Amino acid sequence: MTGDPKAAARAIDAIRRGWPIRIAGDGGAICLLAIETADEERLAGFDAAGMAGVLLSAERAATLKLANQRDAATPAVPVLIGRAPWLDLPGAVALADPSADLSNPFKGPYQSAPLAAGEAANAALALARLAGVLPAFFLLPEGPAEVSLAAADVAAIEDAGQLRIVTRARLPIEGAEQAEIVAFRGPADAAEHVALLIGAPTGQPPIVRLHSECLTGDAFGSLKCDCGPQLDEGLRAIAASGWGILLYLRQEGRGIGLVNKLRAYALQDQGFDTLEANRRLGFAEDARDFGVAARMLALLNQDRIRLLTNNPEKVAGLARAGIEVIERLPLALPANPHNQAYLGIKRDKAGHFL
Ligand SMILES: Nc1nc2c(ncn2[C@@H]2O[C@H](COP(=O)(O)OP(=O)(O)OP(=O)(O)O)[C@@H](O)[C@H]2O)c(=O)[nH]1
Ligand SMILES: [Zn+2]
Repeated sequence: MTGDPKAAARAIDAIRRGWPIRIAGDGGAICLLAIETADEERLAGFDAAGMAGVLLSAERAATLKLANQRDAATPAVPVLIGRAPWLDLPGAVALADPSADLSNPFKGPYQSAPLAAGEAANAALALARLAGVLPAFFLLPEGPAEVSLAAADVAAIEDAGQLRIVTRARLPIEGAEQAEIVAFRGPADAAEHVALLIGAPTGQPPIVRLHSECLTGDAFGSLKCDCGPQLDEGLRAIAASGWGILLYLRQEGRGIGLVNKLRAYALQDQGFDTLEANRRLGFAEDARDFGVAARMLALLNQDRIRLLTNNPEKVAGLARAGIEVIERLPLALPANPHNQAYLGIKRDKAGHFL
């Protein structure tokens, strides 16, 4: 990988602070200011002439019914809305943030502008996801920038091959006193994934559970999802088998971050389902990369496993990354009135075995 993950880390920091960045890639370079962290002063500093367009993800553009302005042959590309006099900061926030979609009649008609710098635009949207902000930017072909980077730098920060084991320690837990915790870190990615090794290797493929972080379910006992009970049951099943591994992946909200997941919850309060909510925010329905989990297993010298999951994408994602899942074990728990619809959507729309 030729990219510099540190440049991407600086760009993520800049996005969180509301500083402009410049990204170069195939098709050219663009300068960007994240809409979520912009204010009037930052916008004036970025775009004194009022020329910036608004960059949106393909998912957000589809939500805003901008599909007719997109190239039908390549629908999954970002959309650039050309600058119009009424497209001020509040107007841009309304494009970026779906929370008021139902009460905000769209002003339009939006004029989509040609976007040659497709690679840089995709890199910008990936950075927004990594920064945990809404994937929408003011965009100028040339402008001020605190951080300059290349699209390849973003690929480098997401490169699971960079992950290393940094430390390990004994960690007796309830139900499994013989357990060890192993921490992993990449060169620039702040996410610290951990593995819990339970029991003693038997020479047989371990039972493995990939658990994506869910603060609300794991720590607060949220009834909206099944994460907390799945975490408990996963640990119990591994301990009962005598030997296995729980990977705790810092991929909160299926990879969109805590704040964006809570925004998705607010949209669910308006009646959208869990997958629609992600798309309205401008993200994929599931933004996780299970290559991270595959890399962790490889570092633990496990390339044949028995996987506890109902999610066919976890099996496929591990297989693509070279881990052989010799058996899938179901992990279904009783529904409650608050997560019944959520589980139904996972089964009917996301194809989970439930
Ligand atoms: N964006 C979003 N994320 C959610 C929502 N509900 C739960 N999550 C997240 O979804 C992830 C659930 O992960 P898992 O339990 O590993 O996975 P799963 O895809 O359901 O698959 P299995 O449990 O293995 O069958 C966690 O990161 C949660 O934070 C939601 O409504 N929106
Ligand atoms: Zn959850």
